[in-house]
Amino acid sequence: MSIEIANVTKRFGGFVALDDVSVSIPSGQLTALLGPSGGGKSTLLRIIAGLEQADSGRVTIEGLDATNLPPQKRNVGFVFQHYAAFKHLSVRRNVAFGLEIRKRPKDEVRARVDELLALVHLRQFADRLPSQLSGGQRQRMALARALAVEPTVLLLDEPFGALDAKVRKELRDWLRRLHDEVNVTTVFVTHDQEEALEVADEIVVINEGRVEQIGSPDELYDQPANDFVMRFLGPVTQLGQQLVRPHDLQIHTGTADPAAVTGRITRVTRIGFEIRVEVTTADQIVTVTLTRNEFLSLGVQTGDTVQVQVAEQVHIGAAYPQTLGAA
Ligand SMILES: Nc1ncnc2c1ncn2[C@@H]1O[C@H](COP(=O)(O)OP(=O)(O)OP(=O)(O)O)[C@@H](O)[C@H]1O
Repeated sequence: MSIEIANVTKRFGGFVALDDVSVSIPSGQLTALLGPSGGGKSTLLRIIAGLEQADSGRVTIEGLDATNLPPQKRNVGFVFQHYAAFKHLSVRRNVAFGLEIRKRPKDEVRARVDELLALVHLRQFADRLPSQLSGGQRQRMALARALAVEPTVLLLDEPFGALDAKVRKELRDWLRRLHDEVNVTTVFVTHDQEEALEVADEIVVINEGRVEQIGSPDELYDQPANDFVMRFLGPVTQLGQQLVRPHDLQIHTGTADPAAVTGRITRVTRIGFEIRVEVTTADQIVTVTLTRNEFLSLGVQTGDTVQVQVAEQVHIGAAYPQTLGAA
């Protein structure tokens, strides 16, 4: 294990931001800290970085007890959402900064910076000022700068949070590829479940200062530990007492069978490749998502009576009180 967080508690005044959190983060992997706003993700990342001190508990980085070490002794690289670059220094000098203050030989600095600029695809912008870069390019520069000093651990706090959706998506793919090339243990904070599912090897779900579940994207999606994780990781709907994913439901027009619930199609919405079908049963509105072909082959339309049931072999959440419109 690369980072061991053991029984960490952090209070701000009377508010408990982290409540006895224990997490083991494996070496060489990309781990996401995922959860809703205010859940404690950034606080945990800042405690790993040494920017914040835990009230109790321990932090070990690569076998070294880092609990009381200042940030500069932890050998971590850090990138924030709004990266503060040196405005008057070129991209090259910004990336070189950490190496220069460590008084590394000039040739070595130049070679290393060239290598890093190539890695983050910014070679042609080496002599620009940070203000002459796009937001996405600036975050890539920030990553190159954090990587320059060869940290044992790279910590990223919503690194693409301030960028528009398209650039965010590009950078997410790019981060995954970069990580596969350099393999440095990386922990990144995100509140975006899609980002975590797409990029991370492992996800730590944090809510209200506690760890809800730790696992691979598949484990979390297919075997959520509780309803919170199930709801947070993707769309859900209720069928009777069951909490299910809309794409795990099937519709048919045959005779009623005991496993199915009868309802009437009250709305059909096309969302890109998918068709979202809203079925109103005696006491609920159930959402079913189908592919366009599945929907067309059913030959149904709004107003038709259909049967809804759970497809075989899917995870089902715990019982919930039935409420009309809880879809
Ligand atoms: N320096 C501070 N002083 C007082 N309260 C703080 C401080 N830092 C964080 N908090 C509180 O601790 C809680 C956890 O904050 P944290 O930033 O860790 O959440 P988060 O999960 O990263 O949320 P977000 O996604 O919004 O950044 C929040 O309720 C926040 O208001």
